[in-house]
Amino acid sequence: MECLENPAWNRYTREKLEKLTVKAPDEEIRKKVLNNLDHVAKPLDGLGKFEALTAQIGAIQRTEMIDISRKAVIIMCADNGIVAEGISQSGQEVTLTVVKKMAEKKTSVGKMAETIGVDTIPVDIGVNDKGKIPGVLDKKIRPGTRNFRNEPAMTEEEAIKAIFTGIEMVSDCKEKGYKILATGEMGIGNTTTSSAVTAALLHCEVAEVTGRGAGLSDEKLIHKQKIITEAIDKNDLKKADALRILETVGGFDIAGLAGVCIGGALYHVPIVLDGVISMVAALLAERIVPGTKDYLIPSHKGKEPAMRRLAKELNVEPVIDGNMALGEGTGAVMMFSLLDIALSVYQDRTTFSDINIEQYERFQIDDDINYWGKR
Ligand SMILES: O=C(O)c1ccc[n+]([C@@H]2O[C@H](COP(=O)([O-])O)[C@@H](O)[C@H]2O)c1
Ligand SMILES: Cc1cc2nc[nH]c2cc1C
Repeated sequence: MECLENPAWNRYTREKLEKLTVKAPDEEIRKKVLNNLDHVAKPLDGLGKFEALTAQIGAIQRTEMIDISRKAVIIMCADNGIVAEGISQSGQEVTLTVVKKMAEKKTSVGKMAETIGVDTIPVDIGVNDKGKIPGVLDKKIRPGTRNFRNEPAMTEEEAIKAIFTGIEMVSDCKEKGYKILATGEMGIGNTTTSSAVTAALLHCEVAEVTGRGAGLSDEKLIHKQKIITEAIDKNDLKKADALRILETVGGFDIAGLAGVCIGGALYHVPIVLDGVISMVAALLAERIVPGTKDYLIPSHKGKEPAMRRLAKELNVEPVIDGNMALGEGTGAVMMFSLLDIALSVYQDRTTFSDINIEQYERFQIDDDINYWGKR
């Protein structure tokens, strides 16, 4: 992958993006890991969904010797012009304040990540500020998107640059030795952009996929839904493709995270998804580069109503049912902990033969928990 700081970044065109192809995770490895898990001295399928997740991570990394020792959460930070319409309880300036604190590890994701030894990588992909933010990677496309009530949030060129920024982040992280990555974000107003993109992609009722975000009154929630509905209708987005939907009502954070998902698929790095912003980015990524979704690991079910529809469309069942709506990558970092714990059983496994017990015979296959494929 060429460096995006190279002035030639504008060679990254829609055509180049759409030509990217993804190889499926290694099915043989997936089956081998599932078989190894059957040899572990425990009830068959005893780790439930964590068995399917473990096998999928092996298939993504193309090895039975699964390694998720070095972990990071890539936190795409950006402002949204639509905030001018009063769709959030906060103003845009709050994004910058929180991002500065994020760099000092003083926000929720920083505390969680420090607790379990995960690195946080905050990225300024479009914060509404002219200067560089100390401790934050400067990949600014533009200081915030435009107000999508009046005009498209971004140009096609900006959207594509943001996507390639995410792709390149994964390449850089892999080179630095990270074995698994998570998606996080910070950006006031990004539940509005996420709901708008979801409604347009899934052709569903705006009210069905639009919630209160970080907190809204009933009256403001109706206003938020009205703004989204108007933009979808005015731009005829139910007939648009994924990229045009992203440009029109999306955000730089969503675009960057879609790139992270695609990067995971291109560089064979498992990507753990956080909340609604990450999930919509995942669906965009899958629509732009089919096959990407097989590289994505869901974390939590979330509170925003769009989460349910997005999980269904991506055919994933997140394991954490915590009614969370924090963002920043917090749910994904929690999932890292669970994956570490589940993997401890696999990596240094005690088998039936180790303890001289006859191995359980498999009479049935629980396909419900093997949503990536059959045993
Ligand atoms: O991750 C989620 O599902 C989630 C749900 C609600 C809110 N958030 C966070 O809250 C902010 C957006 O809320 P809002 O109301 O300004 O759209 C943004 O910084 C997100 O990280 C995140
Ligand atoms: C303080 C604060 C932290 C956040 N983290 C994600 N969204 C946020 C919004 C606010 C206001």
